[in-house]
Amino acid sequence: FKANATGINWASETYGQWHTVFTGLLNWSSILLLPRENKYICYQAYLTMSMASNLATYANRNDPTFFALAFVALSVLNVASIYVVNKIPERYWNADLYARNALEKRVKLLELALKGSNLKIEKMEKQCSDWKKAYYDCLKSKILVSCVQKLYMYRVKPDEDSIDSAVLVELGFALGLVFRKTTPREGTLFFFEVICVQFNQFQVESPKVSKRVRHHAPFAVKAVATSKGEAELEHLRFDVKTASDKVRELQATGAPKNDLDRAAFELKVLKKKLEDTELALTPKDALFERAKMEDLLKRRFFYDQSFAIYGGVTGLYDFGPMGCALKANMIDVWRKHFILEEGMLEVECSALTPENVLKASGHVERFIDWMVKDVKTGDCFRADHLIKNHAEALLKDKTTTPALKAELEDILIKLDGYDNNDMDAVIKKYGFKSPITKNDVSESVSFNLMFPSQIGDAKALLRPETTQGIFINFKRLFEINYSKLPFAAAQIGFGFRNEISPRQGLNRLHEFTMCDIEHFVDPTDKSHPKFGKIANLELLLCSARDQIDGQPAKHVKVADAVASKIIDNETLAYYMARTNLFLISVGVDPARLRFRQHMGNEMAHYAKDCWDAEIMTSYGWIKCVGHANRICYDLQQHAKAANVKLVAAKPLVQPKRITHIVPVPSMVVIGKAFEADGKLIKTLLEKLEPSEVTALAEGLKAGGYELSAANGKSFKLTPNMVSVKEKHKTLYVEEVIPSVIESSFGVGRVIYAVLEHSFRQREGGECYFKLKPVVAPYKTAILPTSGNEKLKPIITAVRDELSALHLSYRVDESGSSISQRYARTDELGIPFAITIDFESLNAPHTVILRDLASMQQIRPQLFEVAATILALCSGVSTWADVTAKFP
Ligand SMILES: Nc1ncnc2c1ncn2[C@@H]1O[C@H](COP(=O)(O)OP(=O)(O)OP(=O)(O)O)[C@@H](O)[C@H]1O
Repeated sequence: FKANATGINWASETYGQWHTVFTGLLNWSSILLLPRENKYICYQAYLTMSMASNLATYANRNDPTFFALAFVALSVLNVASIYVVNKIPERYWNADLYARNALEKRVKLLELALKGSNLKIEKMEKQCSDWKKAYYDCLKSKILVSCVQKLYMYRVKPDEDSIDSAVLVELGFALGLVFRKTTPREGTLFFFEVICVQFNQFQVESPKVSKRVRHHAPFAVKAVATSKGEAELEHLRFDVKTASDKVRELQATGAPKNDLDRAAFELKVLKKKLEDTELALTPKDALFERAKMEDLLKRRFFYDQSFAIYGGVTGLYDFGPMGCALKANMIDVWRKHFILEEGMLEVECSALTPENVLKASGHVERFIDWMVKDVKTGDCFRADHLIKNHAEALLKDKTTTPALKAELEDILIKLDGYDNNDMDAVIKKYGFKSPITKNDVSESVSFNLMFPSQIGDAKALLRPETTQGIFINFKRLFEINYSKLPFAAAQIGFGFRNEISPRQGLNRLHEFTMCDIEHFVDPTDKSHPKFGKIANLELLLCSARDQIDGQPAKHVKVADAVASKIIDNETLAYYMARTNLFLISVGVDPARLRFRQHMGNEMAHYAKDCWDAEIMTSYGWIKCVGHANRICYDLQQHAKAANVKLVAAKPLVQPKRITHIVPVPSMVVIGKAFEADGKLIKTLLEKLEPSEVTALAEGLKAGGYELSAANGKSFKLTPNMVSVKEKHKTLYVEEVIPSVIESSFGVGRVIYAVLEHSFRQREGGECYFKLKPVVAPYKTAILPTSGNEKLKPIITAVRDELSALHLSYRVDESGSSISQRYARTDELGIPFAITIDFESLNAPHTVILRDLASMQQIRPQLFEVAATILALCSGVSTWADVTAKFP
C-alpha cells in the first residue's frame, strides 16, 4: 500500500494524470499479486517502485522511447521480483527467532546429555541440526539485507570521508551476482535490490573513481568481506565443534577404531577448511606489495641471497650493512629485555657438536624427514607432503570416483603413522609425480635435517638448535647461580638445518640466528617471582581446546589463563608475556600477533605444553618464537649418556630421616677367594645403587650373588663374603632434576615480520620503512643542503655530538635534491634526519630535525639535537613532547 501510494503521489506530481493512472495500475496489480500480508514483500514492492521512479526520471530527461521501454521492463521486473519473494519461506526473515530456537535446543540437548538420556538426545540432535540449518540460512539473508542497508546509507549521505558510494554499489552488485550463483533465493533478491540502488545512483551523478577512492577501496573490501566472512566462519566453527563433540563422544563410548579414525579425519579436514577460510578472510593490507618490499630490501642491501654472483643458494642469505645494523639492534634489545632484565646467565657454546651428544638428545634418531627426489631434475620433496598434496587435489577433483576417494581418505588418516615403505607403496600405486615437472620420483630416503661433519676422525654434526649447549653446561651454571633454583641461561648463536625445501626468504633458512632461553625450575613449583608484573597483560591466545572446537583466538589475561590452566604454569606464561612485550617493542603489530598452543599430536617428543608466538605476514601465520615446557627430558638424557649427575639439590622444609641398606664386605674372605681382584670388588660394592643393594641382599639370601664389573669379569659372592646392614641418616636436601621452560626465538623470522609490518607506500609510489627507532639501522641522517665549505664545521660539530652519545648516523652529501635525500633516508628506515642549511651558520647555531613518522620538522639548537634524538630513540620522549619543547 505504501509503495502504491508513494508511486501515485510521485507520478501525479511529476508527470500528470496519465502517468498517475499507469503507475497506479501497475502497482495495484503488484499488490494484488501478493498472496498474503508480509512486511518484507511490501518492502520489496517499495524498492521496485523506487526503481520505477528513478527509471522514469532518468528516461524522461533523456529519451522518450527509453522511457516507455523502461516501464515495460519495470512491469516485468515487478512481477518477477514478487514471484521470487513469494518463493521464499517466511522463516528466512526471522533469523533472530531461529538463532534463539537453535540455541534453546542446544541448551536442552546439553541438559539431556548431563542426565544421560540417550534416546531423547538422538531425536533432539535431528531437530537441532534442522534449526541450525535454518539459522544459518537466516543469518546469510540477514547479512545480505544489512549490506543493502549499508549501500543505502552511503547513497543517502556520501560524506567526505565515507567510501565512494559508487564503489560500494559496484561491490554490492558483484556480491549479488556471486550470491545469486551460490544461494539462488537470497542472491536473486539481493540482485534486485542492488539494481534499485544502482539506478538511484545514476540519477545522482556519474561517478569517477578518484585517487581518494582508490585509497579507501581496501576498507570497502574489508567491510563487505567481514560481514560475509563472519557467516561463513560461524558456519564452519559450528561444524568443527559438532565434529569434535562427535570424536569426544566416540572416545568416551569406546567406539571401534575405524569409526574413531574416520571421525578424527573429518574433524581434521573441517579444521583445515576453517583455518584456510580464516586465513583467506583475514583482511590483508591491500597496500602491501611484497615484491616492492623485497625489491627495496635488495636495492638497499638489507639482505640478499648468498653467493648471488654465482647464481645464489636457496636457504642462505647474506646481511648487508642495513640488515646487519638492524639485526644487531634487534639482538641488543633482546639481550637487554631478557638477559639483563631477568638476570640470565649467558653462554656461547660451539656449533660443531659430537654425534653422541645429539644422539643423547634424540636428534640423530628423530630429527629426520622422508624425502623423494625428482628422478630427472633432482628436486627434493618431503614424501608425506607429496602424498598429502596429491591426495587432497584428487579429493577435490569432481571426476574422482567415490571408491578412490574413500581410499585416499583412508591414506590421509593413516599418513602420520606411515613409514618409508608405506609411503613408497602409495606413491607407486597412485603414480604420484613431481609437482613441478610431473616427472617420476625416487623411492623415499631418510633425510636427517642436521648437517654432518667431522672432528678429526670422529663423527660430528652442526647443531640444529643452540639449547643443547646450555644443558651440557648445566652443572657449572647451577653452581654459578649459588646452586639455587630457579635460574635461566641464554644463548645467542647460529642453528643449522638442512631443510628439504628452504623458502620464504628469511623464514626458512639453512643457517639462522637463534636466541634461546632455558629456565630451570623446581619441578614441583613452577611459580615465577615476577609473575605479578605481567599478570594483567592480555594475550591473544589460540588454545588447543579452541582449535579443536573451531573457536577463534581470544584475548585472555595472563593471570586468568594460568588460573584456568589454559597455560600450564606461571613461568611458561611469564615468558609468553615477556615475548609479547619484546615483539611489540621491536615493531611487530600487536593486532597481528597471537600465541597458538600445540595440539597433542604436534608436540615435540620432549615437551609437555607448547605455545608458539605466531605473527601474521603475507605468508600467513609464521611461528617466530617457540615456548615449551620441556620438563626434565634433556637433563635426564645427557646425565644418562655422559654418566654425570645433572641434578639440583633442593633444601627440604622438614629434614627427612631415612633408612637404607649398605653392603658390608668381609675383605679377609674376599681376599682369600679372589686375591688381586679384592680391591675391585670392594669398589664395585661401594658404587651399587640402592636397587642393586636390594638385589644383592635377596641374592645372598638365596645362596649367592653374581657381581659384574665393566671389564667383563664377574664374581660370585657368597654370604660369608658380604652381608648387608641397615643404616639411618637425616637428609637436609633432596636431589631433583629441574624442569625446563624454554623460549626459542628465530631472529630472522622476527626481522622479516617487523620489516613487513613497517613497510609503507606513499601515494606517489615511494616506499619506506617506518621502523621503531630502537631497531632502525641508523638513528639519524645528516643532510647538508649544500656542498659549500662553510657548512663543513657545522657538519663536524653535529657528528661529534652524535658520536658522543653513541648514536649511529649516515651523512648524505650527494648532490641530489633534499627531497630525494629525504626519500632515500626514509627507504632505509632512518627515523630522524638532521638538515643543515645556511641558517645553521647564524649564532646560536640551529639545525632542522625531521621526524619520518609524522614528516614534521622542528629547529632545535645544534647542541640539543643529539640528546633529543637519544631521548626519542630510547623512548624517554615522544615526538609530541619534542614538538611541545621546540614549537
Ligand atoms: N629453517 C628455519 N629458518 C629460520 N628460522 C627457523 C627455522 N627453523 C626454525 N626457525 C626459528 O627457530 C625457532 C625455534 O626453532 P624450533 O625448533 O622451535 O622451530 P620448528 O618447530 O622446527 O619450526 P618450523 O616448524 O617452522 O620448522 C622457531 O621459532 C623459528 O623462529
